[in-house]
Amino acid sequence: MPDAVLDTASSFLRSFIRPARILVAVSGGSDSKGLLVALHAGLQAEEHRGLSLVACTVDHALRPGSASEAEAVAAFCAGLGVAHRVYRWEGDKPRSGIQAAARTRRYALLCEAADELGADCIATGHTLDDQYETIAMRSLRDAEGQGAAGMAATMLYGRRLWVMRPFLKLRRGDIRAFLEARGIGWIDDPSNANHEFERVRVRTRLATGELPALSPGGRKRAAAAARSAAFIERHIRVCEGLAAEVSARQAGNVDDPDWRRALLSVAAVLGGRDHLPARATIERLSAFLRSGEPGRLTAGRVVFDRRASGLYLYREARSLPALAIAPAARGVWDGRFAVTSKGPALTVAAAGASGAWAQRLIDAGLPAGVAKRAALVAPRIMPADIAGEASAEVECHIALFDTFLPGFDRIMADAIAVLFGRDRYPASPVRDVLTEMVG
Ligand SMILES: Nc1ncnc2c1ncn2[C@@H]1O[C@H](COP(=O)(O)OP(=O)(O)OP(=O)(O)O)[C@@H](O)[C@H]1O
Repeated sequence: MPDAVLDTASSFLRSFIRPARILVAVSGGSDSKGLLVALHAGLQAEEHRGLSLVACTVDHALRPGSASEAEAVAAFCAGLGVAHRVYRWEGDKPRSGIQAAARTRRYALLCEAADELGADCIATGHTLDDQYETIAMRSLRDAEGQGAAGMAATMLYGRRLWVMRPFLKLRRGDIRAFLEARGIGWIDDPSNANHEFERVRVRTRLATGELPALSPGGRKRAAAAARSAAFIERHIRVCEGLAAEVSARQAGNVDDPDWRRALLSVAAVLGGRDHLPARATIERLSAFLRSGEPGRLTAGRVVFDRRASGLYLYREARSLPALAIAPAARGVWDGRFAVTSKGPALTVAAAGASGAWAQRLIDAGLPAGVAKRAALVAPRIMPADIAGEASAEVECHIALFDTFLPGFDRIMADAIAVLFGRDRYPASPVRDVLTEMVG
């Protein structure tokens, strides 16, 4: 009898377009254990040249027993002959937002494990059940372009490691049946029954109620992102990573969702934000842009400055932080600029009224009034020690995509990277919806 779990694992392995060592993120729960077992079986059953597996368990150290559970996964991996590491979340844990903090830390630790084990990509055990929960949770929020959208099958983490979710179309029940048929057990995380967590409440509701409609597939979303990318290339110019310029005619075209997403994405990057504004803010902004009236409106930390000559976007000159950077270290200032010290310790703050920055922006062709305002939010890099000399490498940071980039947004993310003077993002190691679109 064909087995959906094994078939899914095998077609995932066949989708690789280059050799890879895959780090399987195994919590010890049914989904990730099923993924490990199925990928291992797939590699045994068929030759997949250049592919191999390693595994990692993150011990969040949030409850007693987590260390021994991680050790149980280690023993299971040893039985399969798969190299495995346990990475422990050391130090103080936040009191609120623990799940989000655990997720952030987990990805950072998985990335470290991938480096240590020489892995090129990560595979996680997310299932269709997780997808339903994510869609239900996101539809409660009201963010543009993300509302009803689910998780992507692939995601680039930290600009360099692709995270893949091969089981995203499988139901958890099928994976459990697959493990049960092989006499393999799994760990049930007690926090999965803790109703203080939104995901748990949503899961309980979905178990008895109606499932949410699945969002458009990756292909549709990639096509929309490609249309947004074309808009960006044609209509948006960014100067010094500080200000964007759009022709007056294009500016009012906010009823086109692909253009709106393009404009909002570029605005998010200029504002140092990793998300688009909420729907109410977008509606306010759309009304302003549609009116065609000159004037200024601030949305999501960004000033939309509409003049007869065009629409200009730049970060508002409020709540600008100061950042200390240790010798030879790297830091991200205001979510907008990555600064690496090439020598002594540094301090980064806003330039304030800086004639030099304003002149650079005027030379780039911006109106003097816009240049003066945008220069206020440029970075000023100073040595922490007055006597020292600042030596630094500065690069634009793209908060919207530099930590998590959904696979289907890559074409748009690349267009934005180019606008901000950066290299394109690396392509995924598997054949995906973009392979035929961008090669
Ligand atoms: N402690 C862990 N150690 C290793 N991998 C883990 C751990 N916890 C979760 N994972 C990986 O992440 C997958 C999804 O787990 P879970 O649904 O708990 O995470 P999530 O926080 O909802 O995921 P996401 O990172 O997409 O938000 C698991 O199938 C597994 O591959």
